[in-house]
Amino acid sequence: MPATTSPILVALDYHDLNSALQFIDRIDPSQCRLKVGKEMFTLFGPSLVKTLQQRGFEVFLDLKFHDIPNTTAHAVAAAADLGVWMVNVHASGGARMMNAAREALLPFGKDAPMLIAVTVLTSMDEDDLKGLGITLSPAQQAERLARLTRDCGLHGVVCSAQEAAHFKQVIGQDFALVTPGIRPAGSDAGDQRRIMTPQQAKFAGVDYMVIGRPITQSADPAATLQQILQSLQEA
Ligand SMILES: O=c1ccn([C@@H]2O[C@H](COP(=O)(O)O)[C@@H](O)[C@H]2O)c(=O)[nH]1
Repeated sequence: MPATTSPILVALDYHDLNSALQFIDRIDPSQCRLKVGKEMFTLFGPSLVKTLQQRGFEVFLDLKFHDIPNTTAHAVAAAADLGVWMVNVHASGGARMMNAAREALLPFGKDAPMLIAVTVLTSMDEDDLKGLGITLSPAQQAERLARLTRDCGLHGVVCSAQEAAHFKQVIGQDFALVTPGIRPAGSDAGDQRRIMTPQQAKFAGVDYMVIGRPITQSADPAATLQQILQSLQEA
């Protein structure tokens, strides 16, 4: 049984452990899963993941591995040893790297985490891609990488909710779409460029919406999470 059917993955991007724990003390594992990213994992390591799991939360370890196939495969297996629910790599690491990551999870059988790949970061727009010498639009480049990810047998991709409806049609209904860049109406976009509201993301068919600062930097993070959940039920 999954710990929750909630589509919300809260990006637990806190600099100090107490603020993170104060927040999770006020929420329930039925309300969301938790995403541990580069900031908190670098600060607090695997023990943070264990703490969250002991409190009943499923954890998405968002370290976006991007390295040679051998190193990436071992890193993904180490994440699986931690018992995380989801782990990710960068699709731009290529097919050999993604295949090595997938194969590294085979020994874990039904206990393996979901393995997904980042397409084009939601903070990037057309100009950012041009600076890298990529002349496709973010949506076109994300589609190209999503198709490659599917062909490598991964479970899904990180993309923008703006791309979700099209990807569900052309890549497959069962291919999981995990979408950061979610901004409730009126909240600050910050460094995100390809954004949607939670309700728009739901209508677009996303499977999991990643929400960080709109929750964690609100005056009352637990209440904000509850309001977003309520707005999704009413949508
Ligand atoms: O394309 C991507 C991939 C990952 N992220 C991560 O999601 C959260 C978003 O946080 P917000 O505060 O809601 O912007 C953050 O941890 C990123 O590292 C992403 O934004 N885009």
